[in-house]
Amino acid sequence: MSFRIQPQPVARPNRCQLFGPGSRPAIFEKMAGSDADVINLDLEDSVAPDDKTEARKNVIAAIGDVDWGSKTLSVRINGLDSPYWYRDVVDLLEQASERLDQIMIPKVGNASDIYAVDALVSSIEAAKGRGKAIGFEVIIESAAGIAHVEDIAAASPRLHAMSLGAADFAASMGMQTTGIGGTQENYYMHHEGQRHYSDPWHWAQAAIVAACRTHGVLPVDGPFGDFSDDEGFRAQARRSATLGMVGKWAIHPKQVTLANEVFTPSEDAVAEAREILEAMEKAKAEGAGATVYKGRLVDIASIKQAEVIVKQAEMIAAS
Ligand SMILES: CC(=O)SCCNC(=O)CCNC(=O)[C@H](O)C(C)(C)COP(=O)(O)OP(=O)(O)OC[C@H]1O[C@@H](n2cnc3c(N)ncnc32)[C@H](O)[C@@H]1OP(=O)(O)O
Ligand SMILES: O=CC(=O)O
Ligand SMILES: [Mg+2]
Repeated sequence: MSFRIQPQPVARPNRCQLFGPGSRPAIFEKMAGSDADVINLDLEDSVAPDDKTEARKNVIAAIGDVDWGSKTLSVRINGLDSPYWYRDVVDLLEQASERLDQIMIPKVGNASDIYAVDALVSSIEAAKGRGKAIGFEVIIESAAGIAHVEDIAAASPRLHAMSLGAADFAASMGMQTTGIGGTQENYYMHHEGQRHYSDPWHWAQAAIVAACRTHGVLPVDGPFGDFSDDEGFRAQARRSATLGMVGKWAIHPKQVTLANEVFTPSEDAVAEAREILEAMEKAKAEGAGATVYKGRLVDIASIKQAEVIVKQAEMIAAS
């Protein structure tokens, strides 16, 4: 038990984050026209070293020039282990329009990484008189990141979202795979001649969700590399949603619809949640803390579970 009230994350739809390389400005309008809730213009790993400067210029121009509608607009800067990140932050904060909502910090290893970026951003915001405080999102994609995940989640009031980056995470952990997320061929139990596949991402996702929920940050599932495998994407996304994550990245436009479908509570789920709330209202009026709904126990905890689904649906409908 704790007397602390669990803080609420920022109330915004975050079902799908669509990525695109900053070095490919021809797709920016297409990204803006997509159904993704969040747009991530990338300066990091989808941009070749020789293209970093040009990509930064493209992104800064597009932030002001493209109509991003009501989407959350985020730019993934380069990692703190690179020679590019400080220039990304300085140029974005000095030159980009106030339409920019957020910067994404990749490969965070500890809370000091966030502190360093926060110090730089805070100084530039004050110097330039920027009216809107930039939010942060981070990627947990290293052994150090997952080891320090709770400190990272608590590192700054700017922090709105945290993603699991399966590709770099696998590399950092020394995992024997080149697949980005999803089922891993060799991660199975063997029983009576059958393979039963397990989920190697589960423990990291659960750690991220717990850290995020403790500190009022949105937990997000990262990329699923095989964009020809819709069912694989759906299965990964459904597991993430079941664990408490609010959305997933799309690394190809065809994944946007899939993510939106999974992370929008279905009409049936919302109807059932509302019925549970009604059943509990009736039980409370009769002085009971528990009752039976469709042959199963519902009690005061069920109210909170049902409210998660109803609030998600209402927030999405209102956006
Ligand atoms: C591990 C990580 O760090 S993941 C995050 C970083 N990675 C990224 O940002 C990669 C993002 N994705 C991409 O760059 C591209 O989608 C690729 C390289 C995977 C595939 O690109 P393409 O070969 O052009 O894909 P494809 O031919 O299927 O594109 C179909 C249409 O979608 C458009 N499109 C492709 N990618 C995107 C995108 N990310 N956003 C919006 N539209 C896109 C194409 O321009 C094309 O449009 P058209 O029909 O009008 O011609
Ligand atoms: O940046 C994302 C990843 O999977 O790595
Ligand atoms: Mg990565």
